[in-house]
Amino acid sequence: MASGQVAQALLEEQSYVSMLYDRLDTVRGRAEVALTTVLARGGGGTRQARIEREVSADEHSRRLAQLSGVERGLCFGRIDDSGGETYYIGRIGLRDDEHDSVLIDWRAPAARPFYVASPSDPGALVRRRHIHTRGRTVTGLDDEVFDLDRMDDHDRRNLVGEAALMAALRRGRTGRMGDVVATIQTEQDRVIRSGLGGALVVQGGPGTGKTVAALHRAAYLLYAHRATLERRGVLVVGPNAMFSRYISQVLPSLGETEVVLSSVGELHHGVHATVDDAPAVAEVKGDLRMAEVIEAAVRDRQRVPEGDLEVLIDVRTSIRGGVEVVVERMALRLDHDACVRARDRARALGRPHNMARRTFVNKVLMGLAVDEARQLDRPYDEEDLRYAREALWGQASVRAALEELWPYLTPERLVGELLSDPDRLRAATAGVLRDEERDALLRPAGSPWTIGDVPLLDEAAELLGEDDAEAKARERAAAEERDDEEAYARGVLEIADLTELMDATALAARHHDGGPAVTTAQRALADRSWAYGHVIVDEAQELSAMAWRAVMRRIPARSLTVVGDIAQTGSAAGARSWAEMLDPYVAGRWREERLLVNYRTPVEIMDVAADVLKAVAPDQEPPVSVRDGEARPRAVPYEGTDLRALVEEELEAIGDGRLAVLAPDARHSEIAALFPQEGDDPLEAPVAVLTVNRCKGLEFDAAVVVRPAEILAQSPKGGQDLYVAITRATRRLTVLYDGDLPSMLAQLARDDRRTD
Ligand SMILES: Nc1ncnc2c1ncn2[C@@H]1O[C@H](COP(=O)(O)OP(=O)(O)OP(=O)(O)O)[C@@H](O)[C@H]1O
Repeated sequence: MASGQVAQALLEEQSYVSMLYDRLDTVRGRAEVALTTVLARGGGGTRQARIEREVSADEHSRRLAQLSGVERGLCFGRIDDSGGETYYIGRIGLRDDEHDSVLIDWRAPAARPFYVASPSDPGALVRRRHIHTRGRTVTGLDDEVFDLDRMDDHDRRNLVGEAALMAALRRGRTGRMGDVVATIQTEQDRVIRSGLGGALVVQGGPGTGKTVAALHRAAYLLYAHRATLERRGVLVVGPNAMFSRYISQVLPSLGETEVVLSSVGELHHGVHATVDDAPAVAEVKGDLRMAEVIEAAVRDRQRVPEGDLEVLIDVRTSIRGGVEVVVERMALRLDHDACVRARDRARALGRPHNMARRTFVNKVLMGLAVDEARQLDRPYDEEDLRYAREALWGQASVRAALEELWPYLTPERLVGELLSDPDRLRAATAGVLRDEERDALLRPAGSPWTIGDVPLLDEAAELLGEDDAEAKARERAAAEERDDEEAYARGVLEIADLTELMDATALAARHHDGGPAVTTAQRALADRSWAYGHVIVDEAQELSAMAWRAVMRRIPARSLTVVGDIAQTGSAAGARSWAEMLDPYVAGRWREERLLVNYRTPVEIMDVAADVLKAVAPDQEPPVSVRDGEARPRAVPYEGTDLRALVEEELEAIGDGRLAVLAPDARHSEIAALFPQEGDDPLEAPVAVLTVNRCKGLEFDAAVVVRPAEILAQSPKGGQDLYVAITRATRRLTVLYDGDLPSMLAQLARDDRRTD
């Protein structure tokens, strides 16, 4: 296309895109004014007036948040069909003052042809155009023509080549994942728009866009099933907190702010575990047998004395000189069999430990009260005993004895004491774990929580429950009030014809809790028993069987998307196959999509990675790369190389981009010390020094992989770790090796760049 024609086409699109931004400004301005007006009305008025105000304030703020997130790349595509219709595709839908659509939301059915049309199956499309913008300026166009004959002369002259994807792929890395809404590929589109129900597994090699597809799927599901999902929320579980930060901007840029991002280490409320266990420990903690261990640990805290129970109580006290003095003590006794019966009755209830505790405590107190009455030769009836029981409960010695036999336990206390007490550990693991497995679990009291502990805490929370008599009564009263609020809110919404916009439960909860801070996401995070509408698990191969139990508890409807690559499993407790992890929950009911094209790693690097894959997981197919690299990946001997100088050179070669030094676990701190950075977020630094475990799911323009032989040797999954490490770079890969270069890396260009 001649340059004059390009200029003409750009001009035409610029005028349309400028109109869209004007429209965005108008809508945004209106939402701002509306919000300010609502807020200016203040907090008084009738209940109905307050609720109506809440509804509109909520709607305007949500709309504003959405409108603010879509500024960059508002419109990115256009399709022309054989009927002569043209549609513009963007991050959100916009209408003009006549209510005609001027921009179609990328998730709307009308936008679908933009993603699925292909030369062999163009549907009704004659052309697909990608529109590139910087700020509000149209900087480039990129056309694919499906039916030249059906295009008019004007359009035929204005064609531009198919380079949208390549242009998107060439952008330098920023430290945060960007969205790919303009260039979603057909196989990814299938994943994104797959139905909400059931379990979908997305298996694909490194760089095949699993993460981006999963995040776009979250945005799509919220758009297409808003009524179902907004109330229950969508949870995205990633491998660690850094990964959550890495992907955190994608959903807001797609117009979604209501998704909960978490990692396995944060699934138990109040704990933020970031440390991994050593592989041998992780393997034991992740094994399903740990569910039995935790159960046994709970039972082990439901004891009876060896012989009879004996407690010394104070029977008479007097005040002498202002101090309470015990003048007489008495020994109460409950025989062993009665203790056993009390325990068995409490256990037989089948209720969580802390709830069943009330039954045990009551039975024992009753036995002791009877003994007390008998010893004092007092007659007793129901009423007397009730008082006596209460009096006994007030005695420190009685409480201590009961605490010893059936303590109130938090998950943190149960698991913390289990893992740091050899006797408890021996008792709970007997007949379940081998001796060496048990010994691997033992650690000093007060050790920091590890990621592998979190599913154990969750398991414990399930078995312990909370002694909720008081909390329950409060909750019942609150629930009644909430029902009332909800019925009222529903009424208000119906009258105001706003049911489409807002869910009555959410409104009532917000109203009830006294402020607009309570979003679905916030409520869900604070509530362990929250049932999400949909859960997306990324890097899902890393989850242990125990972690799957914790995740599945949060998704009773089993509507989930599982995204990962079995060939990249690095955790000793991770998945060897999807069936192994999923069949216990959704046997025969999960469907699988495969992504086969690698958009990240250039062909030259992927060739090397393919050799590693062949050596460590010969049954797995490497993905096919779509991009060519700018430099052949190379191997440099460590000895005699100045790592800092090498990193400087690489940084210069990539210009604005980012670089990662990927080190064996044992070398991480030593190497990180060479590259001091401001702040503690490696994603913010131009050079990120990471262990392989922490670089999962991330990508960089250049990667320097240090001591591959050590990475290979550091765990039973060392081969998978090396595969992950060398597939992080989008442009340049350097491997710094010690001794002999591992044979699976033989394709690397040898670069003996001695600096001495
Ligand atoms: N359709 C697309 N258009 C443009 N870029 C894309 C597309 N699909 C994927 N990418 C880019 O490819 C890179 C890899 O994507 P992503 O991180 O989602 O892959 P992944 O399969 O999750 O990789 P890994 O298994 O290594 O974590 C990202 O930079 C992403 O933006």
